[in-house]
Amino acid sequence: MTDPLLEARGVTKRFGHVQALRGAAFTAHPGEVVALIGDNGAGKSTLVKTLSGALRPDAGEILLDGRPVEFAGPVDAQRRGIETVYQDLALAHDLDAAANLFLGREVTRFPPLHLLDRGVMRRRAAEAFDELGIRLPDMSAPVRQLSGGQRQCVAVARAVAWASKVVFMDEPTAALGVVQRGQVLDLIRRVRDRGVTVVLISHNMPEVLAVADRVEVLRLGRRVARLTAADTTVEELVSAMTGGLDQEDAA
Ligand SMILES: Nc1ncnc2c1ncn2[C@@H]1O[C@H](COP(=O)(O)OP(=O)(O)OP(=O)(O)O)[C@@H](O)[C@H]1O
Repeated sequence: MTDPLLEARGVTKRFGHVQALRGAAFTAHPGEVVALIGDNGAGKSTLVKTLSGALRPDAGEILLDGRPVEFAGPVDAQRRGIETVYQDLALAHDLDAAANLFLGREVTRFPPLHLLDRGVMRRRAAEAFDELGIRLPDMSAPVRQLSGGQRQCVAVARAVAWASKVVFMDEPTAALGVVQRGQVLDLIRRVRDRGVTVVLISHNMPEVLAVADRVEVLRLGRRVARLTAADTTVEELVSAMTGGLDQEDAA
């Protein structure tokens, strides 16, 4: 297997009396879909936040390309090629898909005046959506007029457009119907096929096995199992999450 792209080693994080992470480990390799699973409160979101610069670990190490890094914040992590698609999407609902793709990173025509170059943004957005096989009914409609699945695709496209290394997706299909869910899973595979690593947090075990190459399991703030999706069943995943399987080498 290739060298890890992004790694957490012995990460601890406490919120008041709650020890959210207790020496957690995590490994993502280049160009794979790796699912991060665990019961409610296992520490998945907290771990993802430490790996994407939103939270600073109390102790432990984050390594990017084999070298220890300390992210100053999410923007610092983004600069290093790490993007996150949040559960609440964080889209601007009154803006169209192209404007959302460039939200906070607008292309200006004449930098001193900060005139937005909508033409360039529209063209680049259309290319980005095309490349990912995303078809929207109306590119100039505010995203509030899109379906939940289409909005999710815009959020994923935005992360992928800027991520050179890793995209974290926290429950990207949670609010979606069956067809839309399938579209987002296809999109995740296409992102992986472009060489970008996808880290998927999901409570949907069949979905995890359908789309992930590997699965890492967190329980009570530490990694308890690392599994190859093709050799694993839903029962084994549930067993690992609930304490029935604890691989000694997972730490
Ligand atoms: N900002 C915070 N302040 C206080 N406690 C927190 C905070 N964030 C997380 N926690 C606690 O840390 C623990 C781990 O939470 P986390 O959200 O990382 O788990 P999770 O595995 O993502 O859970 P879920 O699947 O329910 O989203 C929980 O007990 C949670 O209540």
